[in-house]
Amino acid sequence: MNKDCENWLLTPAAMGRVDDAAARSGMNSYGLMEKAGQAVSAAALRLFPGARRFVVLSGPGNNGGDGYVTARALSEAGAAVSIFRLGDPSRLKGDAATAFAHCLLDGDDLDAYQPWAGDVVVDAIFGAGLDRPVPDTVRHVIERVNVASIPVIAVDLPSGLDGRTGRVLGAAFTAVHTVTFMTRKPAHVLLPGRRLCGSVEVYDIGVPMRIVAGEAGCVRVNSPSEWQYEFPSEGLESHKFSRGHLTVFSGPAAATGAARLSAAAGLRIGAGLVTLASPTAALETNAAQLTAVMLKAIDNPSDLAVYLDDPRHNAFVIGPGFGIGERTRAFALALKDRLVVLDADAITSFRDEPNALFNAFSGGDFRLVLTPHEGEFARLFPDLATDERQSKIERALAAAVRAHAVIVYKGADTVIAAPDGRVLVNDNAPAWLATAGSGDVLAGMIGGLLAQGMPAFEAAAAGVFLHGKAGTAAGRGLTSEHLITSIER
Ligand SMILES: NC(=O)C1=CN([C@@H]2O[C@H](COP(=O)(O)OP(=O)(O)OC[C@H]3O[C@@H](n4cnc5c(N)ncnc54)[C@H](OP(=O)(O)O)[C@@H]3O)[C@@H](O)[C@H]2O)[C@H](O)CC1
Ligand SMILES: [K+]
Repeated sequence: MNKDCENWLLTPAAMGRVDDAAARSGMNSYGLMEKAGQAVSAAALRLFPGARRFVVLSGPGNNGGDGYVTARALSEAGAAVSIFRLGDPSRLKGDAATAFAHCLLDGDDLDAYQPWAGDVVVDAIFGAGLDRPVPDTVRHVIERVNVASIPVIAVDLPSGLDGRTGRVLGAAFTAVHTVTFMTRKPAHVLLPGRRLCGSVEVYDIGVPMRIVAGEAGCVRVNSPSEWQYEFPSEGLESHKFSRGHLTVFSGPAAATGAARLSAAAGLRIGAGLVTLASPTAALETNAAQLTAVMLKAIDNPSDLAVYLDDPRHNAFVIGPGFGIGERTRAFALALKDRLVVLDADAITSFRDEPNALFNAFSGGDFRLVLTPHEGEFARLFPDLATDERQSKIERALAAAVRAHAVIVYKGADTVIAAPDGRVLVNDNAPAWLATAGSGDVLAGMIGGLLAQGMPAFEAAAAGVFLHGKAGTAAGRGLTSEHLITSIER
């Protein structure tokens, strides 16, 4: 993969414009298809040297064209190849027609394909151009291939997958490997698409980087290069006061654990000082279980107002175990001039009046980070959550603009979006990270990074990435306590 664009995510529409621009710039577009097909053939031979037969399923567009090049290349390499086609090949156009003309192998209709043991399918039916549910012929062949457990290598995208949203349009192949070109597309990282792609190989077919960059936009895969430049350094001159002061609000005596997890995570990620702001009635419970984290009694908004008189209290986490209702709203709104992670109960507290929250944080730099999971997102942004046309990326971005906040739209494919249009999709979270208290740890990590002066978008992205990394390091069966001790900066 070309290093310059390894984190970029281009929609199929943007990639279509890249293809057009490449052709206008004088590039031989058939040459691109030839390289694409050669790359797929090489991957097939590398991954399945013992295949008894490669079965290339070729569709009616350029994805099918890639398939004809692949079939020819596999055959030239001495492999046994069969081709099954969707649509009348005499109706192929442009580069796909050229690829078909160069491929001298006979083919049959897609309906005729019956899987044999030892087959490996090369899926070149639909790629970027799929814009509606797959026809029945394709659905049936997908079912037959699944039932027979035939391995599938997908060209660009598993057929049936919507490249922009990662959703399945009717039915889709489950590939063991997907070869895509120049950059990944949203469907390679958003669920369920990511699971259907298998391993993803990004092959550079030679489109000049300036042309790809022209369409790249601000949507990327989350990786340290996206936020490292803002990551707090641990210089010798730094001391606990220069590394900020994070405050986490504890719930009542019966619900203190979540906030302690956030506080411990904030300390572990490097906040200079961490205070747990606790109701008086919960002080004893909290005191019995804290050492490095400080404790402060804050019962009502006037206690909080006094606490906020000290500008060194710069970052806050509110929500984990805090309780839902008027008091929560009053606390959250009182924090409007500070850096705030609003999570869990604090998100739900604004379900009936989200604009009160959004308006409070609307002026100046964005300093609010909202960390909803699917259900919480639907409470704050019901219209966006039910809009089937939009991808998770598009929803997160619309929510960020509306809320004037950084949105961390959680899930196994967490999306981080800023009101200025930047979006990162996270792909390093292991399945076992979805455990009790995991979200509390994440909120504390982001709060701890905010306290240290990291801007909200970078803090959120770094928090999500390092949370996934800690989950991987902690391993299967992790508990949230173990997750915290596995955090590495
Ligand atoms: N730079 C690159 O990334 C390159 C990519 N290449 C490959 O090109 C495809 C995209 O090719 P495109 O022709 O735009 O699209 P597809 O081949 O995926 O599909 C378009 C054809 O499929 C028909 N279609 C779409 N949806 C359905 C459906 N549900 N049922 C039936 N038919 C469908 C569509 O028909 P229309 O009626 O809508 O016109 C088209 O006939 C990309 O994925 C790469 O594999 C290039 O090879 C090199 C550069
Ligand atoms: K495909």
